[in-house]
Amino acid sequence: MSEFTNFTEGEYYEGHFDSQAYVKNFYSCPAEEKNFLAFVLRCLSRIFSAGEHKGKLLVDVGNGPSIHSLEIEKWLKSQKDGLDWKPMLHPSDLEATLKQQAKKVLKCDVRLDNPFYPHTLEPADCVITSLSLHGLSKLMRPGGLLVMIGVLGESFYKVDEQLFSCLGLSRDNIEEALSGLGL
Ligand SMILES: C[S@@+](CC[C@H](N)C(=O)[O-])C[C@H]1O[C@@H](n2cnc3c(N)ncnc32)[C@H](O)[C@@H]1O
Repeated sequence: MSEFTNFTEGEYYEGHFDSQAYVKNFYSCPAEEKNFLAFVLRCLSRIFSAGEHKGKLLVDVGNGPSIHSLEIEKWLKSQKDGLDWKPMLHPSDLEATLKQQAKKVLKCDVRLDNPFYPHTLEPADCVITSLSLHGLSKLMRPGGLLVMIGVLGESFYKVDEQLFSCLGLSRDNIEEALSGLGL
Protein backbone atom coordinates (compact mmCIF):
# COMPACT_ATOMS: atom_id res chain seq x y z
CA MET A 1 0.00 0.00 0.00
CA SER A 2 2.89 2.32 -0.79
CA GLU A 3 0.52 4.74 -2.58
CA PHE A 4 -0.83 6.00 0.76
CA THR A 5 0.76 8.06 3.46
CA ASN A 6 -2.53 7.99 5.42
CA PHE A 7 -5.50 5.67 5.41
CA THR A 8 -8.32 7.33 3.45
CA GLU A 9 -10.80 8.23 6.20
CA GLY A 10 -14.29 9.74 6.11
CA GLU A 11 -13.08 13.34 5.55
CA TYR A 12 -11.14 12.23 2.49
CA TYR A 13 -14.30 10.59 1.11
CA GLU A 14 -16.24 13.83 1.56
CA GLY A 15 -13.80 15.70 -0.64
CA HIS A 16 -12.75 13.06 -3.16
CA PHE A 17 -15.38 10.33 -3.64
CA ASP A 18 -17.12 10.91 -6.97
CA SER A 19 -20.40 8.94 -6.95
CA GLN A 20 -21.01 9.31 -10.67
CA ALA A 21 -17.52 8.00 -11.47
CA TYR A 22 -17.91 5.16 -8.91
CA VAL A 23 -21.10 3.92 -10.57
CA LYS A 24 -19.55 4.28 -14.02
CA ASN A 25 -16.42 2.35 -12.94
CA PHE A 26 -18.06 -0.44 -10.93
CA TYR A 27 -21.72 -0.77 -11.83
CA SER A 28 -22.06 -0.09 -15.50
CA CYS A 29 -21.27 -3.42 -16.91
CA PRO A 30 -17.69 -4.58 -17.40
CA ALA A 31 -18.30 -8.37 -17.22
CA GLU A 32 -16.27 -8.88 -14.04
CA GLU A 33 -18.15 -6.20 -12.09
CA LYS A 34 -21.49 -7.36 -13.48
CA ASN A 35 -20.76 -10.88 -12.21
CA PHE A 36 -19.85 -9.50 -8.79
CA LEU A 37 -23.09 -7.51 -8.57
CA ALA A 38 -25.15 -10.47 -9.76
CA PHE A 39 -23.46 -12.67 -7.13
CA VAL A 40 -24.14 -10.16 -4.34
CA LEU A 41 -27.77 -9.70 -5.36
CA ARG A 42 -28.30 -13.48 -5.50
CA CYS A 43 -26.85 -13.83 -1.97
CA LEU A 44 -29.01 -10.98 -0.62
CA SER A 45 -32.07 -12.49 -2.26
CA ARG A 46 -31.31 -15.90 -0.67
CA ILE A 47 -30.86 -14.32 2.77
CA PHE A 48 -34.01 -12.23 2.70
CA SER A 49 -36.47 -14.32 0.69
CA ALA A 50 -36.35 -17.36 2.98
CA GLY A 51 -38.64 -15.50 5.41
CA GLU A 52 -36.34 -16.33 8.33
CA HIS A 53 -35.39 -12.72 9.05
CA LYS A 54 -38.13 -10.27 9.88
CA GLY A 55 -38.12 -6.81 11.37
CA LYS A 56 -39.02 -3.16 10.98
CA LEU A 57 -35.67 -1.45 10.52
CA LEU A 58 -32.86 -2.33 8.12
CA VAL A 59 -29.88 0.04 8.02
CA ASP A 60 -27.42 0.01 5.14
CA VAL A 61 -24.18 1.71 6.20
CA GLY A 62 -21.51 3.15 3.90
CA ASN A 63 -23.85 2.62 1.03
CA GLY A 64 -22.57 5.31 -1.28
CA PRO A 65 -24.36 5.24 -4.58
CA SER A 66 -24.90 1.52 -5.13
CA ILE A 67 -28.29 0.09 -5.96
CA HIS A 68 -28.22 -3.03 -3.82
CA SER A 69 -27.84 -0.55 -0.96
CA LEU A 70 -31.14 1.15 -1.95
CA GLU A 71 -29.43 4.53 -1.81
CA ILE A 72 -29.11 7.94 -3.28
CA GLU A 73 -31.28 10.76 -2.23
CA LYS A 74 -31.29 12.30 -5.70
CA TRP A 75 -32.31 9.01 -7.23
CA LEU A 76 -35.10 8.63 -4.68
CA LYS A 77 -36.40 12.08 -5.50
CA SER A 78 -36.03 11.40 -9.24
CA GLN A 79 -33.92 14.53 -9.64
CA LYS A 80 -32.57 15.24 -13.11
CA ASP A 81 -28.89 14.77 -12.26
CA GLY A 82 -29.55 11.61 -10.21
CA LEU A 83 -27.88 8.35 -11.18
CA ASP A 84 -29.55 6.25 -13.82
CA TRP A 85 -30.12 2.69 -12.60
CA LYS A 86 -32.67 1.73 -15.23
CA PRO A 87 -30.26 -0.53 -17.16
CA MET A 88 -29.78 -2.65 -14.01
CA LEU A 89 -33.42 -2.80 -12.89
CA HIS A 90 -35.63 -5.51 -14.33
CA PRO A 91 -38.58 -5.75 -14.40
CA SER A 92 -39.07 -2.07 -15.12
CA ASP A 93 -41.44 -1.49 -12.17
CA LEU A 94 -38.69 -2.55 -9.73
CA GLU A 95 -37.34 1.00 -9.58
CA ALA A 96 -40.65 2.39 -8.26
CA THR A 97 -40.87 -0.42 -5.69
CA LEU A 98 -37.35 0.26 -4.42
CA LYS A 99 -38.10 3.97 -4.08
CA GLN A 100 -41.19 3.19 -1.99
CA GLN A 101 -39.28 0.85 0.35
CA ALA A 102 -36.44 3.23 1.26
CA LYS A 103 -37.59 5.28 4.23
CA LYS A 104 -34.72 7.65 5.01
CA VAL A 105 -31.30 8.67 3.77
CA LEU A 106 -29.13 9.93 6.64
CA LYS A 107 -25.56 11.11 6.74
CA CYS A 108 -23.55 8.60 8.74
CA ASP A 109 -20.04 8.42 10.20
CA VAL A 110 -19.42 5.07 11.88
CA ARG A 111 -16.53 6.53 13.88
CA LEU A 112 -18.97 8.57 16.02
CA ASP A 113 -20.64 7.19 19.15
CA ASN A 114 -23.92 8.09 17.46
CA PRO A 115 -23.11 7.54 13.76
CA PHE A 116 -26.30 9.32 12.65
CA TYR A 117 -25.85 12.45 14.82
CA PRO A 118 -27.93 14.68 15.13
CA HIS A 119 -30.50 11.96 14.38
CA THR A 120 -30.96 8.94 16.59
CA LEU A 121 -32.05 5.57 15.30
CA GLU A 122 -33.48 2.73 17.33
CA PRO A 123 -31.29 -0.40 17.23
CA ALA A 124 -31.75 -1.99 13.81
CA ASP A 125 -33.10 -5.48 13.15
CA CYS A 126 -30.58 -5.81 10.34
CA VAL A 127 -27.41 -3.94 9.36
CA ILE A 128 -25.90 -4.33 5.89
CA THR A 129 -22.45 -3.12 4.97
CA SER A 130 -21.13 -3.57 1.45
CA LEU A 131 -17.53 -2.93 0.40
CA SER A 132 -17.18 -0.44 3.16
CA LEU A 133 -17.16 -0.62 6.90
CA HIS A 134 -16.96 -3.16 9.62
CA GLY A 135 -17.57 -3.32 13.38
CA LEU A 136 -21.13 -2.03 13.16
CA SER A 137 -22.62 -4.01 16.00
CA LYS A 138 -23.44 -0.80 17.92
CA LEU A 139 -26.19 -0.07 15.41
CA MET A 140 -27.92 -3.40 15.81
CA ARG A 141 -30.31 -4.87 18.36
CA PRO A 142 -29.06 -7.97 20.23
CA GLY A 143 -29.82 -11.00 18.05
CA GLY A 144 -30.13 -8.82 14.92
CA LEU A 145 -28.75 -9.78 11.53
CA LEU A 146 -25.43 -8.39 10.26
CA VAL A 147 -24.83 -8.84 6.51
CA MET A 148 -21.29 -8.03 5.39
CA ILE A 149 -20.31 -7.88 1.72
CA GLY A 150 -16.62 -7.47 1.02
CA VAL A 151 -13.53 -8.44 -0.91
CA LEU A 152 -10.80 -10.21 1.07
CA GLY A 153 -7.19 -9.05 1.02
CA GLU A 154 -7.82 -5.86 -0.95
CA SER A 155 -5.53 -2.96 -0.03
CA PHE A 156 -6.89 -0.24 -2.33
CA TYR A 157 -9.39 0.55 -5.08
CA LYS A 158 -9.61 3.33 -7.65
CA VAL A 159 -12.46 5.61 -8.70
CA ASP A 160 -11.22 6.98 -12.02
CA GLU A 161 -7.64 7.89 -11.04
CA GLN A 162 -8.42 8.54 -7.38
CA LEU A 163 -7.05 5.92 -4.97
CA PHE A 164 -8.87 4.84 -1.79
CA SER A 165 -7.33 2.56 0.80
CA CYS A 166 -8.93 -0.64 2.13
CA LEU A 167 -8.17 -2.81 5.12
CA GLY A 168 -6.70 -5.95 3.58
CA LEU A 169 -8.59 -8.41 5.79
CA SER A 170 -8.57 -12.20 5.73
CA ARG A 171 -11.54 -14.40 6.54
CA ASP A 172 -9.82 -15.27 9.86
CA ASN A 173 -9.40 -11.56 10.76
CA ILE A 174 -13.12 -10.98 10.21
CA GLU A 175 -14.27 -14.09 12.07
CA GLU A 176 -12.01 -13.20 15.00
CA ALA A 177 -13.32 -9.61 15.15
CA LEU A 178 -16.94 -10.79 15.00
CA SER A 179 -16.48 -13.41 17.69
CA GLY A 180 -14.75 -10.75 19.85
CA LEU A 181 -17.99 -8.76 19.55
CA GLY A 182 -20.03 -11.82 20.50
CA LEU A 183 -21.53 -12.15 16.99
C1 LIG B 1 -16.26 1.36 -1.73
S1 LIG B 1 -17.57 2.44 -1.27
C2 LIG B 1 -18.84 1.20 -1.09
C3 LIG B 1 -20.16 1.71 -1.60
C4 LIG B 1 -21.31 0.71 -1.60
N1 LIG B 1 -21.60 0.22 -0.25
C5 LIG B 1 -21.08 -0.46 -2.54
O1 LIG B 1 -21.22 -1.62 -2.12
O2 LIG B 1 -20.82 -0.22 -3.72
C6 LIG B 1 -17.14 2.88 0.41
C7 LIG B 1 -18.21 3.73 1.11
O3 LIG B 1 -17.84 3.94 2.49
C8 LIG B 1 -18.32 5.23 2.89
N2 LIG B 1 -17.56 5.68 4.07
C9 LIG B 1 -16.22 5.94 4.18
N3 LIG B 1 -15.90 6.33 5.43
C10 LIG B 1 -17.06 6.33 6.15
C11 LIG B 1 -17.39 6.62 7.52
N4 LIG B 1 -16.46 7.02 8.41
N5 LIG B 1 -18.69 6.47 7.92
C12 LIG B 1 -19.65 6.07 7.04
N6 LIG B 1 -19.40 5.78 5.74
C13 LIG B 1 -18.13 5.91 5.30
C14 LIG B 1 -18.09 6.09 1.67
O4 LIG B 1 -18.96 7.21 1.66
C15 LIG B 1 -18.39 5.12 0.52
O5 LIG B 1 -19.74 5.26 0.11
